[in-house]
Amino acid sequence: MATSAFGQCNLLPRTTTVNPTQLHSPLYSLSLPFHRQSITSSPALSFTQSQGLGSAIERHCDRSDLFQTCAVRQLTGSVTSAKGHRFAVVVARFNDLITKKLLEGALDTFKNYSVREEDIDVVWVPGCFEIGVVAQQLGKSQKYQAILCIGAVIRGDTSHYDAVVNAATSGVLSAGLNSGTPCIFGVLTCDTLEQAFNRVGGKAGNKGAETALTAIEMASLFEHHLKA
Ligand SMILES: Nc1c(NC[C@H](O)[C@H](O)[C@H](O)CO)[nH]c(=O)[nH]c1=O
Ligand SMILES: CC(=O)[C@@H](O)COP(=O)(O)O
Repeated sequence: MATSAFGQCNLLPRTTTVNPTQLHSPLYSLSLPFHRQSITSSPALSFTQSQGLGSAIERHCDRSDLFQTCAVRQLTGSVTSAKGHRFAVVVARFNDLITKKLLEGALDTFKNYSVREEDIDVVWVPGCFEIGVVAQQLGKSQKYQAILCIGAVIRGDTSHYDAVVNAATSGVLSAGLNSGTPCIFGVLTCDTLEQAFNRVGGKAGNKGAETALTAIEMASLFEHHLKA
């Protein structure tokens, strides 16, 4: 939100450069309501990573370069605190060297966002193929605000990889659609074990931590704006 001559409203520069990794930060979720949409860019109005969006608008933007969304209601999930929300995590045991680290990252994020341990249930399944059916059942129980689905599929010699990836992807998607509870896709699909390790605390961060934040945002969005 930014204050303009029109009062409190959402002002977005048409030309903002956003680093995708920032889109998961609390700052962006709060101040950039439709961050999942594409935002066109031009160098003229880019802003540095250390600046908040609000200050960037105040400092750099000519008002003619902003589009007004005052009359448009924009709904977004908050990630300031997830206290009181309940989450289930479905974790595949297959490749558990990797999935245990994804789970650790997710649990760390939940803790950092004030989710209480007693509000988290972790359900282990044999492999990614089994995630969907379990996520759907958990979602339908209405006990959780979001279900985080964690697994790791690593390519072998045959087409088995594609079968498992497709099953995991459509299973998690169907679980969310059929249950009405957000089911978050935290499944790594890697060509090599090295790629997987890079994504569980290596040079590509921890994807479990990132997807937990997505679960928090979706839980908030549903809880505050999309309740049936
Ligand atoms: N190859 C991988 C599997 N395969 C196992 C299946 O997910 C499933 O458990 C089995 O086919 C019985 O239905 N699972 C993974 O999670 N990751 C893999 O790389
Ligand atoms: C998911 C896979 O690709 C793997 O576990 C199966 O390996 P392979 O294709 O060599 O049988």
